[in-house]
Amino acid sequence: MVTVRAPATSANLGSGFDVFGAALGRPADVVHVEKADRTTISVTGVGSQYIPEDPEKNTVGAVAEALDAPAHIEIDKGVRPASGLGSSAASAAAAAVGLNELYDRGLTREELVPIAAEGEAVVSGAAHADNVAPSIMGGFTVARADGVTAVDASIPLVTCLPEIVVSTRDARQVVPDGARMKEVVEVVGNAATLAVGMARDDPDLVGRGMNDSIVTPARAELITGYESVRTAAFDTGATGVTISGAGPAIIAACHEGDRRSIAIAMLDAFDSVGVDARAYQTRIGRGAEIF
Ligand SMILES: Nc1ncnc2c1ncn2[C@@H]1O[C@H](COP(=O)(O)OP(=O)(O)O)[C@@H](O)[C@H]1O
Ligand SMILES: N[C@@H](CCOP(=O)(O)O)C(=O)O
Repeated sequence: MVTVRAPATSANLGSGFDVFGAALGRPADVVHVEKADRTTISVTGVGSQYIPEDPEKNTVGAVAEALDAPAHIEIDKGVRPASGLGSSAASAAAAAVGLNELYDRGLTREELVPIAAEGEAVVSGAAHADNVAPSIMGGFTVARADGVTAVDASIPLVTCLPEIVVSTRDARQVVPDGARMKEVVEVVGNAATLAVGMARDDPDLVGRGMNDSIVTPARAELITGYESVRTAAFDTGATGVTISGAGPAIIAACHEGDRRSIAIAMLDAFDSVGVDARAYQTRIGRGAEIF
């Protein structure tokens, strides 16, 4: 048996829709894989009642199929599904790393990214790799059709997850078909600033680069309290705030000492609009680890 811990992730980071991603220190999924004649799946943990055990419908089933590696796969969910924290991707990433080890396939971490992304296609309709890339490789990642670039960073973060469900599939329906050149120029500038900030491990530059005027405004409509939570985070020291992945989680970049006050302010702001939430004080962290 092989056991793998794969972290939650935050995709997009505002300006890098379907491209940028970051591994989060917490929470994480833990996945055990054991050789079998055919793939079977069992799921426990946070939100497990909403996750199918049918291999055709679970992200890890697609991964086992792509690696031709049938197994009994036990998923212990730490990342709530439909959270914007790469829940479906964390399981897929852990399965890809675990099955590669179990069957001695010899694939590199980078080669496992498109395989794990097959799992994302099962749930969101698109094999976007911006969550599985950081969950497998760690750090800050730039996922493109021709491969992934990863940079180690340890930017302090707060993620705030409200008790609202937004499925990635639904949130992809509201993405605009196009953008004006003025918006594109602005977002390119922000994305470049964010990438430089990650390379320098600079929370101010990263925060400045998180703005996005193309996809985020449409998705913010799906998150009750988004504007007040964003304002509360900025008021308590966040350097940048945006939707995590497709939402409903909201992510704030900040300096180390500000995490606690930002977390409290974000929770209070959700509370003031009648929404329960939980906050994770974390940082950009490592990718999947084999125990
Ligand atoms: N292993 C898995 N972990 C979490 N969700 C899964 C898994 N396999 C399938 N799903 C389905 O994927 C959907 C959640 O994925 P998604 O909307 O992308 O959320 P998230 O943003 O948290 O990844 C749910 O419908 C869930 O049932
Ligand atoms: N780029 C995707 C990322 C979805 O992330 P998730 O954590 O919400 O699954 C998108 O924005 O649709």
